[in-house]
Amino acid sequence: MKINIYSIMKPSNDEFDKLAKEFIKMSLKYAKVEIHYIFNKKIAKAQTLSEDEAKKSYSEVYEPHLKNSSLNIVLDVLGKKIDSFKFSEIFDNNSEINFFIGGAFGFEKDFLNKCDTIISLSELTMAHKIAHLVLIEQVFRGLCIKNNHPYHK
Ligand SMILES: C[S@@+](CC[C@H](N)C(=O)[O-])C[C@H]1O[C@@H](n2cnc3c(N)ncnc32)[C@H](O)[C@@H]1O
Repeated sequence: MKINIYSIMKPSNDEFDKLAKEFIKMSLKYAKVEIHYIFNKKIAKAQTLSEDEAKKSYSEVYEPHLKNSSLNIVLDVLGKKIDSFKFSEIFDNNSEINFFIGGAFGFEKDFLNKCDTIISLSELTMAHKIAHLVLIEQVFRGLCIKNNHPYHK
């Protein structure tokens, strides 16, 4: 199984990143998990644009990564709220899963509609760096649930 995590951010070497890398390393026992940091000229420019224009830029950089053959999951505070067991069901019968985390302004409705599922991690809005880390921990937790690893006990 391949799990792609797409984040609109620059890779860094801070404490968040170190913790994220630890969870990814542990997850690799169960699946090929890869973080794709998306930060190009378009995203850098988006910081100077209006909210609508910035959201359009996020859609433009993410759309090439939407694949019909994959399960495309977008993270949004208003998405479906599920517990960790339900979350782990994502890993049933899907050979490739893409997770998309938004930039500072979140997503255009159009991009949300192009994905298969919209998931909320909480009713609280988090900085994307925090949402990124929470997602990565839940991916590891979900893989542990599916593989009877005691991490979730
Ligand atoms: C700073 S937040 C965007 C806030 C934006 N004002 C909004 O309402 O979407 C950046 C990204 O982090 C993710 N995120 C933050 N909090 C979340 C939550 N509670 N559930 C799911 N995703 C969340 C989403 O992908 C979001 O687009």
